[in-house]
Amino acid sequence: MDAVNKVINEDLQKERDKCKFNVAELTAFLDGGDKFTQKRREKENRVFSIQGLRDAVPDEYMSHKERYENAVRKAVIMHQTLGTLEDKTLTEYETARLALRATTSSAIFKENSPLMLHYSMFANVIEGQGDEKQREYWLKKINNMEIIGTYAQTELGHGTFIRGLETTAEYDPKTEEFVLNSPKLTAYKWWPGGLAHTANHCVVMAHTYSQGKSCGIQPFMVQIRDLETNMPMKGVKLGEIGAKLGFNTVNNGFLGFENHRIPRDRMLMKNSQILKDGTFISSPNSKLTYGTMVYIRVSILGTMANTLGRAVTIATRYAAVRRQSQPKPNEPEPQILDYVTQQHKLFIGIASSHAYYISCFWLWTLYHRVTKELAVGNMDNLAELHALACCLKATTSADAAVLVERCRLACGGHGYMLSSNLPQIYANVTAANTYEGENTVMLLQTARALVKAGMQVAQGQKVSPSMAYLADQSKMAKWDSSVDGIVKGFQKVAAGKVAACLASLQRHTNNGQSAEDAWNLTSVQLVAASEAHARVILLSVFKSEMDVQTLTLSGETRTVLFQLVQLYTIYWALEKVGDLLLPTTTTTYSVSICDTAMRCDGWMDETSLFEKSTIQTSARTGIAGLVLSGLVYDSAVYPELVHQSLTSWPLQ
Ligand SMILES: CCCCCCCC/C=C\CCCCCCCCCCCC(=O)SCCNC(=O)CCNC(=O)[C@H](O)C(C)(C)COP(=O)(O)OP(=O)(O)OC[C@H]1O[C@@H](n2cnc3c(N)ncnc32)[C@H](O)[C@@H]1OP(=O)(O)O
Ligand SMILES: Cc1cc2nc3c(=O)[nH]c(=O)nc-3n(C[C@H](O)[C@H](O)[C@H](O)COP(=O)(O)OP(=O)(O)OC[C@H]3O[C@@H](n4cnc5c(N)ncnc54)[C@H](O)[C@@H]3O)c2cc1C
Repeated sequence: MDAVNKVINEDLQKERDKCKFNVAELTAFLDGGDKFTQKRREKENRVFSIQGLRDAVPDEYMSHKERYENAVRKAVIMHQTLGTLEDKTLTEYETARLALRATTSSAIFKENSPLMLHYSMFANVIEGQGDEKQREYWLKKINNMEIIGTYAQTELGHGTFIRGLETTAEYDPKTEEFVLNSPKLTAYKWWPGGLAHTANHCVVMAHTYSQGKSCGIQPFMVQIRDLETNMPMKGVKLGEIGAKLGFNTVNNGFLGFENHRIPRDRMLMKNSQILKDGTFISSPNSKLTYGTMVYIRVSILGTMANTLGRAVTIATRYAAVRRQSQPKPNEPEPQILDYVTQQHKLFIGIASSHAYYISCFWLWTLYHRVTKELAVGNMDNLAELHALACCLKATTSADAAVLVERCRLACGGHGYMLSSNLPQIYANVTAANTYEGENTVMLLQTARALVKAGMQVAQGQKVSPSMAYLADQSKMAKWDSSVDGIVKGFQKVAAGKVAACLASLQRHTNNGQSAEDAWNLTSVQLVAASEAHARVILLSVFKSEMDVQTLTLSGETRTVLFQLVQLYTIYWALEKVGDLLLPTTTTTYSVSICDTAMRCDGWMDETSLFEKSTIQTSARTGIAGLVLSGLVYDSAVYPELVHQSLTSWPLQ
């Protein structure tokens, strides 16, 4: 086996030899510096050299129970190994970045670790929601694995709607305890990773009552299993929820309570408190309880970068070694990588993975700034962080799922084999469309902020920096196919969609609908506006961060990184060409669209991308030709792709 591994496929080697940039330099750039590449490699080499972490039998040939036990066995080895490699000299940012870039866990667990929630949400919720004493007490135990935990929020009846949670925690001042109950089946916690058999503690989000009054949803540290026997504690009912598309080694479980009592100090009291006598002291902002979700939503951008990066690496390598068909007689079958359609499928995956890394690091920086501000009672930027985290989590996970599936298809029949690992990678990414805030719901959260900002702009008020473009009333005199020009075009599209939403909300309320019904009737447009805003952020952050961060890199590496920026931007311009053209088309065309699904009447006049004179004097195909020819001639990166889109363009 080792001898086979050492022989590198000739075609693959040929492709590697063609590389025009310094791979080590690009790697260090993504890792955050040479020092970190070295640390990452050290970690990976150590983990991958452990024989016990290799599966004797492929996962898919094991029973469900065997798979779980195998995952627990490996999780223990991983913990012991990684514990010895921990570097206490690193900052929190550096540690997080290293954790994100290291591929150890995804290489060892095809369907993730049963300790996934312990490391991610459980540890973070204590950090973010516990008071000083609680943090000191619990974090030590968590880091030493004296306890194993998870995050239990979702219930059978409610996942998205947290305020609808039915698990109750009622304070009893006589015993200074909380009494936990699941009043009905729909109140059972449902989904938490590791809950089925692995965790012995969890943070439970419960509707809290004291002195007969509701104190909202609060987090509680609850011991659910005996540390010696691993049997459920008195008044605790536990089990596994069953087989899933993926995540089968994550051990997702259910949890119900029947008069289960916990001491008062098990309520995590950083933000809200219940005093011994039952007096409730409310958090300065009820949304602080949701802080852990914001943290994970930020991390998901990085997870998508990693996961998509793995899929597109597998598929691109395969495309280099796979030969198929014979377009030219008497010549060998070409590598499928040479087919432009294959490049079209794969290269956008490479560009997107880089765009997500860069956006994750950018958002992470904002997250830390806002966390520091919150620590001193400044909530000014919380809403902006939340709005960004929601739409970026949703858009990157949705795109990553499409692109991973494309990688799978790009490998033909072999991509359908579990041995390609692409089906499992797909199952992992598509899960992120649902967990940590279902994507449509997340986009609607950002839409709330966009609608508010739109109204503020209309009243001449200042809005948050990421939405400031909504206030820019200038028109684009002509199409500008530079990256900055396309970003500007996307800003106009997003602003147009927000304006259309405002008009629609207004129209529905004028027609006598309630605000809630008007929102629901406008929600397809609201989701579209939110996605458009996410595109503005992803495109502009990718470009502006690259402008700054690549200054010290060699010319070759900068060139290839900017080709990715250009490809990413042009790809999305072509994907959304309808949106970019919509304001430029004739009134007849826009009306026919508006009258059907989009109902965006009213926005042509107000938010046209081009000057009015251009619209009036340009025929529909003339404008289309102008835009597309701009892309054709200015796109050095991907002329074939643009040419293809041109030839299949329906408006010609
Ligand atoms: C270099 C750095 C890299 C970083 C990497 C770190 C390294 C780590 C490496 C790897 C980590 C891997 C991580 C991946 C592992 C992931 C595993 C996770 C498994 C899944 C776990 C789960 O799914 S847990 C359950 C998650 N559940 C949800 O997300 C539920 C979603 N629902 C909600 O959030 C809410 O119910 C809602 C937002 C949809 C609605 O809330 P509510 O009804 O209360 O609010 P309103 O709609 O009435 O809004 C009121 C008001 O509040 C605002 N708001 C809502 N939420 C927030 C918030 N979180 N923060 C701030 N503000 C919020 C809302 O917008 C409204 O504002 P208005 O001003 O009134 O409009
Ligand atoms: C792999 C995986 C791991 C998970 N791990 C955990 C965990 O460790 N801990 C935990 O607590 N939870 C966990 N979850 C649960 C997860 O957080 C929820 O599934 C998620 O929040 C969505 O909630 P739901 O399943 O109730 O979907 P629902 O909210 O019922 O959504 C169903 C549909 O209704 C739509 N919808 C719902 N509300 C609205 C609305 N207001 N407006 C418009 N449309 C709406 C949605 O868009 C969606 O199409 C996990 C889930 C998965 C898939």
